Amino acid sequence: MTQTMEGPQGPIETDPAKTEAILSARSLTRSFQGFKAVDDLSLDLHQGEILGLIGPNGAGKTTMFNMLAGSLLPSSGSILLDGKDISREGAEKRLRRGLGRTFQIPRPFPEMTVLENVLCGAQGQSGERAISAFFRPGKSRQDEARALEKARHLTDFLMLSHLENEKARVLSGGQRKLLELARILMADPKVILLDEPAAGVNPTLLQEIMARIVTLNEQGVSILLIEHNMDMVARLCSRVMVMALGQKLAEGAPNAVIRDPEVVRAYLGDAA
Ligand SMILES: Nc1ncnc2c1ncn2[C@@H]1O[C@H](COP(=O)(O)OP(=O)(O)OP(=O)(O)O)[C@@H](O)[C@H]1O
Repeated sequence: MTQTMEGPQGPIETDPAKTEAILSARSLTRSFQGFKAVDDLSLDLHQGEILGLIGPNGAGKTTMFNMLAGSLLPSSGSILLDGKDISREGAEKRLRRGLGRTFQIPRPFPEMTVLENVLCGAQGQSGERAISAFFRPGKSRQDEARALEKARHLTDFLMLSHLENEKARVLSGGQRKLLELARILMADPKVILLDEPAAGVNPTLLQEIMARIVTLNEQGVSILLIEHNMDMVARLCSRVMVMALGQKLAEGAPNAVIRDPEVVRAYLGDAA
């Protein structure tokens, strides 16, 4: 499973003009007590693309993710998944439709094992009792066996097999990110919103995480990536959108965008 990011594997080439948008935000705005954290922002994530969403601290990236994933209602605007308006649906329903999301700081169920945490993704339940509900009488043994097999496959794919019977509380920050991704993959998402997968992760594990992201993308998963690690963004993304003060500041190929004087100014602030 191990893949290197060097050589021919580089960023996946997609031509956005040739692919349909699988996830679209139309004029999304979210205000907090009159302050617009996201201000009339539109974006299209194309089928098969890894799109980077970057910007300085406080730009509104997380607020954007929260709205796209369904944990925060927009003040105005709409969200389309595969052309269907999902703006008013909750996060669980969106996950069942194929829209998964990871968090900057993952919070697995600490007293459940790694494998049990992954299995929770099979039914999109929350709470530590989810696992007992999973093995409920109405559920066929075949379904259980299939889910277990899939959970084991994903734990293996995400390098957590040796920890599958450990409580999630013993995992490192990077391993928690992998666990969260495994849990989401149980729902077979077609779109994943990845929130800072590199933050707090050691360089070796980071290479492994990037390789897994590439593999998922090659398997057809479209990815919207929030990331401050520009090297990672440049290697994974064919296109990036830069946000500042809740609005779109720039959009284009990573290497061009990060040299854009306006983008540099937004990152450096008053020091520019
Ligand atoms: N629940 C909230 N109530 C009030 N203000 C909020 C709330 N959530 C976010 N904000 C404000 O909205 C702005 C955008 O925040 P957001 O977390 O979306 O930015 P970000 O780009 O994700 O930043 P970072 O890179 O630091 O995670 C910030 O000024 C933040 O203080």
